[in-house]
Amino acid sequence: MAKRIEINDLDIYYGKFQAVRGVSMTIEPRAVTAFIGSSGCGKSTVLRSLNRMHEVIPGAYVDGEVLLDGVNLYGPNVDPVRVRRQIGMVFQRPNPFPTMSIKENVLAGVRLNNARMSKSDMDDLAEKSLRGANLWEEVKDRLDRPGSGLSGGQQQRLCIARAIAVSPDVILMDEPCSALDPISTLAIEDLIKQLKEEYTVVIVTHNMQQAARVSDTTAFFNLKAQGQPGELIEVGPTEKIFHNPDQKATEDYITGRFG
Ligand SMILES: Nc1ncnc2c1ncn2[C@@H]1O[C@H](COP(=O)(O)OP(=O)(O)OP(=O)(O)O)[C@@H](O)[C@H]1O
Repeated sequence: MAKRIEINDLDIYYGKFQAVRGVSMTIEPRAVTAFIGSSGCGKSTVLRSLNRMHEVIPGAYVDGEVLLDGVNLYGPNVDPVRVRRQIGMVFQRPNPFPTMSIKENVLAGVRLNNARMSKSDMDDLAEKSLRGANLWEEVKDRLDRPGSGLSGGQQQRLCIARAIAVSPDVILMDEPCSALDPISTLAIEDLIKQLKEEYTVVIVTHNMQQAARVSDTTAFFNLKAQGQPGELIEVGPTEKIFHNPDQKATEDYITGRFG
């Protein structure tokens, strides 16, 4: 079930180093939000703070709020493991578990959470998740073969199937196409557009055409100066950010004058 994320005055640190300052924005459900901006401005850092993955790095912490349908994910008594289950992540490089079969890969997260599911329910869930990731037709005859035997683009869709198998509220994607060829990239972009019918989707991308193609909302991050923390400069409908942004820095970035 898609949920709304509200970020309130978020500061993000790696030990003493402040990587991101003062981010506030709302991420709407059943929509794709793209994070764009030059290298090092904190896009991935903000993304990882949305499912509490940031803090797995020793010394890393955040200050501020991230609300999921009104519940502060950084509140007391919130279990970060549960948060990561509700808010799934797909990474830059497809990372299927190499020794597991295609089916086992899809069900890996579900098995951790729900060991008592029957075999037929597991099979049904594997099929539904693979269909949801537009991969079923390509793998239905080899579900017991290793996931690592698939092409890069298929592996990335397998990782998306694994992410949706646990019925998350949000799917975070950190440059999910950067290791893929153009055809596989288009397949993932089509999938992203489908996923937003059911989920809240956030994608970090360096590819501005991709942000323009797949996202409803775009958030532009930037560094005011080298060594300064990254900041959210402007967020709005993708159409507006790309054609009529309010900030000069956004326009300069979009038109390729820097970054
Ligand atoms: N594990 C880490 N430890 C210390 N500093 C880090 C770590 N990861 C990132 N940083 C720093 O935090 C800042 C933001 O990095 P981040 O990777 O979030 O930027 P980004 O906008 O996603 O960059 P890119 O587009 O190059 O992936 C950078 O100054 C980076 O060097």
